[in-house]
Amino acid sequence: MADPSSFASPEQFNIKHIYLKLNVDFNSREISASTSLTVRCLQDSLSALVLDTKDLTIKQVWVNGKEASFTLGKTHSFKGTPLEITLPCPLTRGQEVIVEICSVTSPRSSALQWLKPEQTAGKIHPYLFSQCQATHCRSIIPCQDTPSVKFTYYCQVSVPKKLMALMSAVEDGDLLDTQDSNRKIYHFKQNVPIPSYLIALVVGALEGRKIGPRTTIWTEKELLEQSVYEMAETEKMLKCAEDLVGPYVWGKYDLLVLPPSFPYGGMENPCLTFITPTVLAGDRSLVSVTAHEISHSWTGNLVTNHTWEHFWLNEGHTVYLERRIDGLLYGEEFRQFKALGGWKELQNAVNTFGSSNPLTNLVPNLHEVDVDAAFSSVPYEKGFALLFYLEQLLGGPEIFLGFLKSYIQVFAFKSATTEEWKKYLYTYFKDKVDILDKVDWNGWMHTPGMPPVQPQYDMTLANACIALSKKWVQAKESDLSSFKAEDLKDLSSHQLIELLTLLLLEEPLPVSHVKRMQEVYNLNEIKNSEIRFRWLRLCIRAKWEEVITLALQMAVEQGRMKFTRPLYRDLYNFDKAREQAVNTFLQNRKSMHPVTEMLLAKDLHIS
Ligand SMILES: CCCCC/C=C\C[C@@H](O)/C=C/C=C/C=C\[C@@H](O)CCCC(=O)O
Ligand SMILES: [Zn+2]
Repeated sequence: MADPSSFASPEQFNIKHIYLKLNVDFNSREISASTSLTVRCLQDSLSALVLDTKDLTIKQVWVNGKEASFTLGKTHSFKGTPLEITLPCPLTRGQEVIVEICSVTSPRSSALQWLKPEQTAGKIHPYLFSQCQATHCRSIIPCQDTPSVKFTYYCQVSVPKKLMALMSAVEDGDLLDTQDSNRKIYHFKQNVPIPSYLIALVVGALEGRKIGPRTTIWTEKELLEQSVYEMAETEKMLKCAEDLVGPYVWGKYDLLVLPPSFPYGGMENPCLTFITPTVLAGDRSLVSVTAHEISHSWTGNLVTNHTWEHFWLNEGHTVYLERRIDGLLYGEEFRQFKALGGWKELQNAVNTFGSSNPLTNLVPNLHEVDVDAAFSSVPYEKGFALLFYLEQLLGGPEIFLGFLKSYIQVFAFKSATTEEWKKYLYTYFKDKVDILDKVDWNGWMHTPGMPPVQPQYDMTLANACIALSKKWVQAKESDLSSFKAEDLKDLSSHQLIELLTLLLLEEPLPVSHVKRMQEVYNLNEIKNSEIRFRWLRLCIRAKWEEVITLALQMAVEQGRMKFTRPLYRDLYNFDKAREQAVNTFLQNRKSMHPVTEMLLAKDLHIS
């Protein structure tokens, strides 16, 4: 089936290898690229190739060294512009050609954020990072920008010599640029076939520190010590993941801690996971994001969703593995507690989208849908809930892990659809078909809103959070004096996050309650981003005016969309804060990440 988010036609031909030469120019904010595609023809006669591009200037095209003519088709509002290359002579099935394309990106490329020195920690050098997932690789190079096509790549990147370049690949040496002594050229090779969304690039004043046998952590020197401390358990997590699902095939597992504008918690770029600095809590309490990205080395990067409609295969399985690692490191009760937290997160996402919104389907129809606008916790948490439910139905964690390990082995290096996943589930559990037939598959996969069945959860760690949240919800003004600092003394930071999550699912609290909460718990002082984010939302929804400045501050000083978008949305819905929120966005939009800027403009109903 075709990929509704791409113009490419992978049934006609596949890219098998990409040889890239990139030149990064911070003055013009452009990347000049020479892209050599090794293309294998899959049908008897092929006279033209169609590739995805977005905001690219195409300079020249050659096929097997001979100049070829090309045309750019009609530009789509978010899918970009198809590039059609006329082949000098028709190709036959099994034939391979090298297609070379010279192109230049736009300063507004949706895959790239160009940072001025003042937007970095060091304040001296500029910085560039990419985020290709889901459909932005096409705004860096022409390609088949669909996750059903996998290819190896080799790349050489020319950058200013004071800066360092890293990619989602293994380094293969670096040298001074012979054409320009002010520049260096870094070489990279990725020998494991990957989909286009896993191509990644970062250029900046980076320093590295080895923290494990296969892990170096990279960041600006100002963040290095803190990052080294926070990520110290990375090798332990890698070993847990290998015990669960088999060998790690990517060679190294490096980490990059980015500037605060990075739009996601993490991105599973192979060999070099990108991580937001908002996980640097100082107590290693938010490193489950690393467990998540590590898990993607199997589910997502080895077994890949065939199109973005099957994104839950990437994310649901990865959240499941992430929480199995949580269980191995911190105990089964903690895994159960995180699982229940995920159900609440799903409830929150369904409330935000609306329970009849088709984007809350586990497998949504993405025809003419901008995947960035469709993104939410649903594929993560509804996907996880389905797997957690099946684990309980089919005989427990060890039995279900057997399926997961086998599914990964059967589909490794391939891309899968939900139908193929389900067929394999039935094949693997051939002696439990009667149980599987009881599952309401249509309710779970093709119906909006909350799932038809809720799994069971061990409540040991959740009970304290539920009790305290109930007490706040039911408290009358006269009861407020009964709350005291000791209420929190036995709660972990995870339980405090859960307490705030539960309160956010209720009707807004009266402003008297949040003022009392600040008085006894002093939550304004807490820096932990997951706590701070929920606390500020709670206050804005309670219409506490004095918190508007703090909420705007968090919305601006970091750009992780999980935080920034709800904060701006809540401020917009608070009549006394709306104008300030809109003005703050308008002042900052030019220096924001392009996808964050686009989505916030929609959230704030600004063109
Ligand atoms: C089911 C329909 C939607 C499919 C959309 C696919 C990718 C969306 C595109 O925006 C890319 C998303 C990339 C996410 C990367 C990392 C996430 O795991 C982070 C989760 C949120 C956070 O923790 O900040
Ligand atoms: Zn993920």
